[in-house]
This record gives sequence, structure tokens and C-alpha cells, in this order.
Amino acid sequence: MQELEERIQAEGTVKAGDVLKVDAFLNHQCDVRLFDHMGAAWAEHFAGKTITKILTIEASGIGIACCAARHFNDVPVVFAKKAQSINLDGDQYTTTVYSFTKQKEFPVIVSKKYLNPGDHVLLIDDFLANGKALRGLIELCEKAGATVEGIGIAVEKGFQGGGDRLREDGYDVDSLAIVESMDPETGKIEFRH
Ligand SMILES: O=P(O)(O)OC[C@H]1O[C@H](OP(=O)(O)OP(=O)(O)O)[C@H](O)[C@@H]1O
Ligand SMILES: O=c1[nH]c(=O)c2nc[nH]c2[nH]1
Repeated sequence: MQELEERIQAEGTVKAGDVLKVDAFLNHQCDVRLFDHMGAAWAEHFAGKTITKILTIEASGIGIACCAARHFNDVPVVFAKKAQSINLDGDQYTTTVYSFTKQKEFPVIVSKKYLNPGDHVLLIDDFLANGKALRGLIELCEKAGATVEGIGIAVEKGFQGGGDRLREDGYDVDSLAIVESMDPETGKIEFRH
């Protein structure tokens, strides 16, 4: 998606440790017009699929998933929580995920009320790096008996391999920008096309 690649080139910075910082528009300050355009791009890609629910993981996927839902007939958006809470009641599907930016393992929890065997799920997230977050969401869908119809990602860091492993496993992964390489010394960012 040209608009997203241009924003990354203009406003992204490359940090040590394979971190791309795009918090000016994607995952701290949020550009909702860009999010809307991202939702439209996923709607075009997944046009042939029946989607009954969007599933994401807190925190950064939530805003993007909500904007995307407007392009999928306003289907409900469910976000997996990364902490137990007194506000979480009843039976839950749970797993654990290693967080790339927080560098620790988190529980990942969805109430059984909000993920069902009849659901056809689109997974949405801001970043795809090693694929840990998505593997966790896929596991929750498997536990619920829900069908994963596809995966929409804003920025995939292709060189970390998580996206290609998911494609090899048969998942339809639509990443709107795939970073092929990035250099913290020069700041150079190259995309896969
Ligand atoms: O493919 P992976 O290696 O799993 O990396 C991608 C995940 O990393 C980030 O989550 P993180 O927990 O780091 O931060 P967040 O709270 O900003 O969502 C991002 O939002 C993705 O969910
Ligand atoms: O802001 C971010 N930059 C990244 O490079 C990254 N990788 C996973 N999650 C990420 N979030």
C-alpha cells in the first residue's frame, strides 16, 4: 500500500534490535484516516470471504481493527487481553504470547462468550515480526472451533520470517507494507514488492 509505505519512509525511524518506530501515526498517535484506508485495502483483499468477527490483541491492534470493521459490515471486534482482570468473568480461552516490544511473556485471554465455533475470523494487527502474537490468536480460534479466514497486517517485518511461516502454513496474510530490510545506522528502509 503506497500510502503506508510513504508514511513509513517519511516518519518511521529504525532502532537497534530490529525495531521500526512508527508511533507518530500507527501505534501511539493514531492517524484514523490512514486506518480507514487500511481497512478499505483489507476489505478489497478479503472481498470473497465471509467475515463474522475481527480478532486482535491489545494494545496496538485495537484502533486499527475498529476502523477496519467499518469496511466489513460493522462486524464485532474482539481484542484478546494481556492480563487477568476482575472485569473478565466466566469461562475463557487462554494461551501465552511473548511480547516483542515488552520482551516478556503475557497471558492472552478471550472470554468464551466472544469467540464461537460458527465464527469466521479475520485477524488484524499493527505489526507482524516473529509471528508470536498471531500464533497466540490462532490458538485461541482453534480452541474455540472458530475458522481463521485471513490475516490483515499493517507492517510486516519480512526479514523476521513470521509472515512467511504463516503463509507456508496456508494462511492468507495480507500485509500492507512488508519491510524487507532496514538499517539502524543509515536509517534506510526497503520494502518487498
Ligand atoms: O509477530 P510478533 O513477534 O508477535 O510481533 C508483533 C506483535 O508485537 C507487538 O505487540 P507488543 O506486545 O510488542 O506491543 P503492543 O502492546 O503495542 O501491541 C505488535 O502489536 C504485535 O502484536
Ligand atoms: O512499534 C513496533 N515496532 C516494531 O518493530 C515491532 N515489532 C513488533 N511489534 C512492533 N512494534
